[in-house]
Amino acid sequence: MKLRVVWVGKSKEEWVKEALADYAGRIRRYCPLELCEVRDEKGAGAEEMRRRECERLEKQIPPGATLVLLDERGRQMDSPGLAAFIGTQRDAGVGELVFAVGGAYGFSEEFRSRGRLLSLSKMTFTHQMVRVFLLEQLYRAFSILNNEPYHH
Ligand SMILES: C[S@@+](CC[C@H](N)C(=O)[O-])C[C@H]1O[C@@H](n2cnc3c(N)ncnc32)[C@H](O)[C@@H]1O
Repeated sequence: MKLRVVWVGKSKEEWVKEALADYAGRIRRYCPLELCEVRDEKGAGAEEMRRRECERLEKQIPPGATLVLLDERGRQMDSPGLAAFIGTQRDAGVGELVFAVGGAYGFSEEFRSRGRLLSLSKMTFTHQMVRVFLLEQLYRAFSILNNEPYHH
């Protein structure tokens, strides 16, 4: 199974880029990982920006992939729960598991209905921070699946 993480807009701050590179390297010890960035939208109303950004995200989702959308209103899980979900997808023969992070204004309502909604917290984080938190949790999930001592 391959992992793909898609997000909207560039990762601007150096600390974000460094953390993403670090966790991406760790995840790739377990599983092929692709990080995809789509252009963010500027200068339109919030709804129109969400619609255009979600159209771009949609193009990054291969047919047959399982899609998880990061959304503060989604379902919360603990880290072993996320590990179990990833293990189930892998064991069911899913070819590609895609996680999507929205832009500054989130997802369109239409796109929100495209996949499972996963919340990292009831709090709202920046779209930049969520990338880092998500990659750390994916790395943690693989360490749990492999019975390694990172998670305790
Ligand atoms: C600034 S937030 C957008 C907030 C917007 N009010 C919404 O309802 O989506 C930008 C993106 O970060 C991600 N995000 C922010 N907080 C999150 C959380 N607690 N759990 C999961 N994803 C979150 C989501 O993908 C969201 O689309």
